[in-house]
Amino acid sequence: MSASVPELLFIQPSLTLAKAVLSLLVGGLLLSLLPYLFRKHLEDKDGHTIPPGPLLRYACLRKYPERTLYAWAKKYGPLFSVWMGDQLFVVISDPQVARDLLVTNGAIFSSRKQYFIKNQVILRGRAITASPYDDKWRQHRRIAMQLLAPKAVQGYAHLLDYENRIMLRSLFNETNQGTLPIDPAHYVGRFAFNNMLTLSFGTRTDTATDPLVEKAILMAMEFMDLTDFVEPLQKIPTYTRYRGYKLHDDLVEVYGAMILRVKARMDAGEDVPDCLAKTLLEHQEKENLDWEDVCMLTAVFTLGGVHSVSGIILWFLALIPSHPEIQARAHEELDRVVGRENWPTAEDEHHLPYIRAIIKEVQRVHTPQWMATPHCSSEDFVFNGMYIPKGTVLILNCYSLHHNEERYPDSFAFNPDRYLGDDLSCAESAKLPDVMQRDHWTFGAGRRICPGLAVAERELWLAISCLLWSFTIHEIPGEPISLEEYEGSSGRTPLPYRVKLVPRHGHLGSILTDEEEKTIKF
Ligand code: HEM
Repeated sequence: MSASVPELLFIQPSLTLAKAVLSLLVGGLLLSLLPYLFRKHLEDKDGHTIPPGPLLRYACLRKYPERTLYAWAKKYGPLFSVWMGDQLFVVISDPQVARDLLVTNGAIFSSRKQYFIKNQVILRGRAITASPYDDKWRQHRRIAMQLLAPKAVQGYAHLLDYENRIMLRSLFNETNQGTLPIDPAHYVGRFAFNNMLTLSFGTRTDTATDPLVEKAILMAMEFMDLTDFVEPLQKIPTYTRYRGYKLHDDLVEVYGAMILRVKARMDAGEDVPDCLAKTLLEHQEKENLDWEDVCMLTAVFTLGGVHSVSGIILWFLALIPSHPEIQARAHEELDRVVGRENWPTAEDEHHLPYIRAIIKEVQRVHTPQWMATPHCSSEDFVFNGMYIPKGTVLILNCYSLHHNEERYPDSFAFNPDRYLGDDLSCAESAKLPDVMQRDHWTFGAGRRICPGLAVAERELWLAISCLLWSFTIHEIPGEPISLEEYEGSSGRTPLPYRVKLVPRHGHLGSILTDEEEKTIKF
């Protein structure tokens, strides 16, 4: 039934009023939201303002955020700021600025923000990497360095060497002596994982099919994927938060069980090999370490030391087929210096400058963590007239640093020649007084620089020099390998791919099958 004219006259004004009220409400709401959409202006008492940056605030950045940060650095300069929700981020894109802030002023810029899913939900503020810059962090890092310092690495270098040979043998066997194509990810992942198992628990997986390999690789991948920069999102039960809790529980379940096994063996008076779990159990009372400390410290070796190492080896295998001339030069150097009868060893490293240069260049071009691990400032600071308030998160954008044309001319090209003549290890290079001479920033900077650097360098040397010594690496026709896309957000590995590994020596099989897989009682 339709309304009569007097009724319409009555309804019309109330409708207009309702519309006006609604418009006012929507307008008011939009106005109140404005400060949350646009960047906040901050200045200190002397009028110094925060570094320049984009006008809007962000909840997240697009896929491959390092590229957005690289474009912003070109627009806003070597130190710019961006608001992620209500958190201020400052992005470092220049080597001198990185040195000035993270090294020279390391006392102020070496903490970690506490609210990220990674740091609170998964690692519970522990595991070295998630600790604020305090005595607990110093204590945990000191304990870990007992196994990670270069001298300690020397003591177990033969075990890394053994795992490397096992990896090569698996690749040789699984490819039916180089006749079948292979996705190397599982075998390379197992190499890195077994090294960390040896360090953490004095054990290893003794078959490539051990389900623990896949489980550990998935947990490390999940860890790399769970990055959350916006604080309020933590308070709502998102799927990401659920995954964070689940990962924490999985880590305690898997690695906690391993620690208990080490403890049972120690209690039974068995001769347990030196490892992180043994060290932690021996000193648990004296160092006042709780169960979560012990679990998270052992877990971080596999979280920090598996995908990073295997990622670089996988990037190497992905890119080298498209550089046959570089591969041929590497083979020539190996044949000339090492010959075909013996493996390249750690002692050969300084006589193989081209192989060293290839490894450094892979690390520059395919850094596993383009944005390193964010640092956090623990005091207000003014840098070159720009205000960096306490609690700011600092990102070292290695993507920008590694594409600095002054330091690396033609920076997007893969060119190992740029490292010829660089005889320093990454750790030595990070200490050079002239920061423009530093090889690359793959291991971060300042007081939080990766403590696993020495062991990682040794693993990379062994794996890449021996892969080159053993095989000629080819792409499979019709299966192009993407060097642009990748998996993971805080750590990156290439998308799955296959290659052909053609043995370079007729006797490779006999050399590789010399060694039997060891089963370590655990
Ligand atoms: C190629 C391999 C590796 C790469 C590229 C890498 C990279 C990094 C980076 C970028 C950081 C952050 C540094 C910073 O905050 O400035 C870091 C920290 C860390 N890494 Fe590594 N890493 C590697 C291997 C390892 C290994 C093998 C281990 C363990 C055995 C390890 C354990 C850690 C730990 C515990 C931290 C936290 C340090 C702290 O907050 O004080 N990493 N790593």
